[in-house]
Amino acid sequence: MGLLVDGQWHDKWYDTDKTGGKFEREAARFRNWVTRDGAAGPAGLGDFKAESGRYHLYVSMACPWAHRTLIFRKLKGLESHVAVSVVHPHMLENGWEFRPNDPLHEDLLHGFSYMHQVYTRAAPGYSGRVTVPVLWDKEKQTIVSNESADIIRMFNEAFDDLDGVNADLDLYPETLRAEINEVNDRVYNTVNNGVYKAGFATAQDKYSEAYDALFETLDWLESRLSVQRYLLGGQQTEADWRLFTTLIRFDAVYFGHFKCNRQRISDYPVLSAYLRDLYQVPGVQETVDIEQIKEHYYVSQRTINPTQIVPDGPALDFASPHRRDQLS
Ligand SMILES: N[C@@H](CCC(=O)N[C@@H](CS)C(=O)NCC(=O)O)C(=O)O
Repeated sequence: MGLLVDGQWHDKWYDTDKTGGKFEREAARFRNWVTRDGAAGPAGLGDFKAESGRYHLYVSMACPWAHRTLIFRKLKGLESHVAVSVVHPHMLENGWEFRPNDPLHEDLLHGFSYMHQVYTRAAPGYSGRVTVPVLWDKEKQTIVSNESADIIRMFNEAFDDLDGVNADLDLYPETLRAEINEVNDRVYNTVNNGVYKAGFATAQDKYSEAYDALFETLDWLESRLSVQRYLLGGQQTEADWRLFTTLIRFDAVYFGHFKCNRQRISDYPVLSAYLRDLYQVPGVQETVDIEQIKEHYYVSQRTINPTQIVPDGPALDFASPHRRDQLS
């Protein structure tokens, strides 16, 4: 775990001293957008046109933010257009790493050993954290974006003109945008990032604040989803997939490792059925790797788990019937 300072790698854990023990996530730095015609998107530079084979995605199977991008790539049918390299689940002194002789964890594009080399290839004097996901442009030899929230929106529409892409699926429909953003906001602050705020807090009160806000939102979601199949009603949207990647990790990791232990997702009848419903969407299961998820958190985060022992449990069942199709 570390970061780049003027292009040099430094091994350093998150600094919570300046914030009284509170974990604050750093904002992503590369914020350009791939668009259908190469016109500039909502931020950054233009000239990133959606083209088959031009972009490469770097992910970790463990990371909930990267997981969103893998789900969108799958659901939108982008697999033949955007290739993927997967980092090794252990993120230690050198940050995210590749294992050159391990076909599942190789840098298929550059052959690098470390993810930080991808960042310095794009920006030699880069300072900041080296995070996944990263969307790389082979033509311009740079990072388009390292912000998952933006990458999923690009995947949702920019590639729609290419062969075999599922252009009919719109997970961010115009008419629902305001409400999606509102739900995302709460879910991001108290659930997606909320579990990290609890897990990475170094002061009791900061942990408890995050814990209370997290379970208040989970209770709210349990009630909201008891009368409708998805967060926005009868239609699946990006809000569901953004929530999904945290829920799927919850019982295996966040409950114990991050001390989010008032109850498990499997103790919530509605949320657990909702989670199974999403998990059973064709293609999604292939994006979920519980073993890599557990390996990553329990081995990499040594300030929380110094023994690096990975728990054998819990038993998880995402395949049993969900009966959510009876809802609107
Ligand atoms: N805003 C980013 C956050 C990504 C992020 O924090 N990824 C984590 C992995 S789960 C990471 O790479 N952390 C490395 C670090 O913070 O040094 C996004 O959503 O894309």
